[in-house]
Amino acid sequence: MELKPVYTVKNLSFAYPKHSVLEGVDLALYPGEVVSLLGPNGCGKSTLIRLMLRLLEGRGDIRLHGEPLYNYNHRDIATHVAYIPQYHNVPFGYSVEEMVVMGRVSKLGFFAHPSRRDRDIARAALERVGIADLASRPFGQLSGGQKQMVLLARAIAQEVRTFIMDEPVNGLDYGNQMRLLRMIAELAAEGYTFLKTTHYPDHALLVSTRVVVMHGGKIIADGDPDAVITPRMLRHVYDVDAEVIRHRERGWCVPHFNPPSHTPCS
Ligand SMILES: Nc1ncnc2c1ncn2[C@@H]1O[C@H](COP(=O)(O)OP(=O)(O)OP(=O)(O)O)[C@@H](O)[C@H]1O
Repeated sequence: MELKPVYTVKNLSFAYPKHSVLEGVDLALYPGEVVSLLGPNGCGKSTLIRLMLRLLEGRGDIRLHGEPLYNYNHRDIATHVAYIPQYHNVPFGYSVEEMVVMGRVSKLGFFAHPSRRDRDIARAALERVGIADLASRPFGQLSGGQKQMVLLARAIAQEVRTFIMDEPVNGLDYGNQMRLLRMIAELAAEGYTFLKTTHYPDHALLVSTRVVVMHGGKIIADGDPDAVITPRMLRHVYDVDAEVIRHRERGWCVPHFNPPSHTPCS
């Protein structure tokens, strides 16, 4: 049986008033995939994600579960897709638990209050992410990394199968980076689908079924992580000389890094 894509993006272009950002972008996202979107600062990764969530409107065809995206309003999209943005500020003094309960909004009727079940689901999501102890803290007073983990819990509480994450490890300490990547791998093994941007080719090698590389507003590579993350690509896209070595059956990027030798002051 042919697997139907969650998303298809065809010939997508987008320009801000003064400059073009995306040109003729094609992308498909299939159930169970973990797709890492790599590319240098400003190449258009967040713009592509925002277009896929209808937070921006471009030219081209975007379909979610086969239906044109313009047939969905934001609430409909939230019944299928959880979005974890790069930065998140909330104007009011919501607690962490209230923030996570907000993940249930697309499941509630208009004007309905969260039920006991909604609160239980939110608490279970906080437990799963390992931050139940933060439940009563004001969200606005958390560190950047703690906020990121709360947004992950909120996405889990949303009970959808597709997650779109913009630089999810941004601001996370090393332990939380690994916990978050492990959680992505665990959820993917349960059949969840991920599209995530990242600045870390190593993370893309660690947790991805496919890697897509953007450069100059276009997709220049899309395929198996080991085939896409090569010294040639790292040089072309990031201007970095690096080897991709294999260790424990995985690829790791090792940059050529020769700092000037340090001469202590006499
Ligand atoms: N609101 C805006 N108005 C005008 N230009 C914008 C706006 N937002 C982003 N841009 C520009 O669009 C281009 C793409 O930005 P985008 O945020 O999509 O890049 P990115 O690949 O996600 O970058 P990063 O890795 O630094 O997060 C950049 O040149 C950026 O300066």
